[in-house]
Amino acid sequence: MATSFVPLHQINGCFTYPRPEIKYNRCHFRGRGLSPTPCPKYRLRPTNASVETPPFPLFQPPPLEESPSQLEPADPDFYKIGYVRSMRAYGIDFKEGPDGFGVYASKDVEPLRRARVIMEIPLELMLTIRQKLPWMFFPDIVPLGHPIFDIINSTNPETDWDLRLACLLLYALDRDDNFWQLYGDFLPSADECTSLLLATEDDLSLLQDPDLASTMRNQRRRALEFWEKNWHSGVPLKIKRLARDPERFIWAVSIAQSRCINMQVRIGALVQDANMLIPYADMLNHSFQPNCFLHWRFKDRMVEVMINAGQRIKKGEEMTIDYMSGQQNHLLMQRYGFSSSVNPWDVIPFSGNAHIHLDSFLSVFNISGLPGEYYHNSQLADKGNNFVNGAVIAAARTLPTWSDGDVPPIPSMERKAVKELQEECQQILAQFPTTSAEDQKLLDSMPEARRTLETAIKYRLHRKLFIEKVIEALDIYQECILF
Ligand SMILES: C[S@@+](CC[C@H](N)C(=O)[O-])C[C@H]1O[C@@H](n2cnc3c(N)ncnc32)[C@H](O)[C@@H]1O
Repeated sequence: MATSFVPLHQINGCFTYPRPEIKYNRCHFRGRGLSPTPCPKYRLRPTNASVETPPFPLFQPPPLEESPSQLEPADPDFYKIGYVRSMRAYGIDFKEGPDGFGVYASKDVEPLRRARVIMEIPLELMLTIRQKLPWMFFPDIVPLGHPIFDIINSTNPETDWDLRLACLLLYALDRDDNFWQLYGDFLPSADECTSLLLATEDDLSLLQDPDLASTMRNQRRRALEFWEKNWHSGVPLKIKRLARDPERFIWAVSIAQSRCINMQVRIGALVQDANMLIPYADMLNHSFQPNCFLHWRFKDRMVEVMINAGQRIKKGEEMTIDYMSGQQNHLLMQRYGFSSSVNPWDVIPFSGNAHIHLDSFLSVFNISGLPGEYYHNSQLADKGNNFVNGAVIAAARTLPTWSDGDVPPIPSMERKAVKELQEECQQILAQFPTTSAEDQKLLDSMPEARRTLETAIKYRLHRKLFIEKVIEALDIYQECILF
């Protein structure tokens, strides 16, 4: 992330699209959309307090008035919802770096007790489809009788979420008055997208993972078959032009897969599991130690991107979320087209009988907690040691271990187990046709490589770097346990 960035928008404050035209004819009726548990202080405004223009500064509650008619003022949110139907961003910049667009802090963030909002994206800017029947999407942009409705309707809401979202996206991109026609300019093109759905057969063979390659071939075939079934020569032009060739449809599925957020949203009394394309929030890159998260603010029907409570962020640092907690690299590759050498959830399929002592291994690296929430205490790390990273956390999870009450480890037994485990790691490494050094050299030799080719080589490199790190961690463990 250290290379020079090309700033896209300088958003500090408010960027709006589309700017809603709000008319304030009446403000004192009580209708749907008010808070289900009205605040006793603010409910209905006095009937004689007619308001033609916004009565109060933005986000400030109306002053409490003595009400001669015993009526209470409406909840201030009633006014607020009229103002907030636009995207807002606070204290962030969107910039382009080596992993495409990302979101960066435009000023220092001091740790706060409560999570802090950095983006607000209202429902009407998103493309969403419900996961269960009776399915529906929002905003309701498809006119009655449009054939894309029947195509979407022919899919399985629970399993075909990506095909469904791809159809909706293609339709939105085609609609003149739709926000996504503008936003589409900022989405990665087929050349920029890292999704393996767009990979060539050569790219897939470079993964050095036949299972992942075969999964991606099947996924691509599924998308192609769907396109062939629904974009046959007899379809009306309004369908045909959405994806004139299969590559366009596969690009749309890649966008849907790599940018969709699954969220439970509540709208009124209805709670639904939705697949959502959320503009602007979909520019957040992934981290295994994210500083932000997404939150559905049901009262305003918007998604908030929030900084974790207690998080300190320096100006220029990247804001990130966790896309898929607890997933190995091959799953991140399947859906998003990237991997990491420090994925704390990666696994090595050890098959021998060797085990090391769990508590000793954890204490050597100052790791505490339960496996699902291992935490590395870097304050305790000696000699300014930066050795522990996500890969060592993954090692603690994936190495075969034993623990038996207070029974202490016997150093000679531990040393034997370490040797066996390291040998098994070496055997796994030897099965790859190239070494990590060769992979790195190959990457360095082609700085202009296609994204999917680069992604494939990085994946196999990350796998090897992880296994090498485990071997190193076992070395350090062995040295420490002998004293
Ligand atoms: C939701 S988008 C994030 C915005 C994206 N960077 C862009 O340019 O539009 C997800 C895509 O970003 C990239 N990405 C996100 N997090 C990443 C990471 N930690 N490392 C590498 N690539 C990442 C991958 O290409 C992924 O498919």
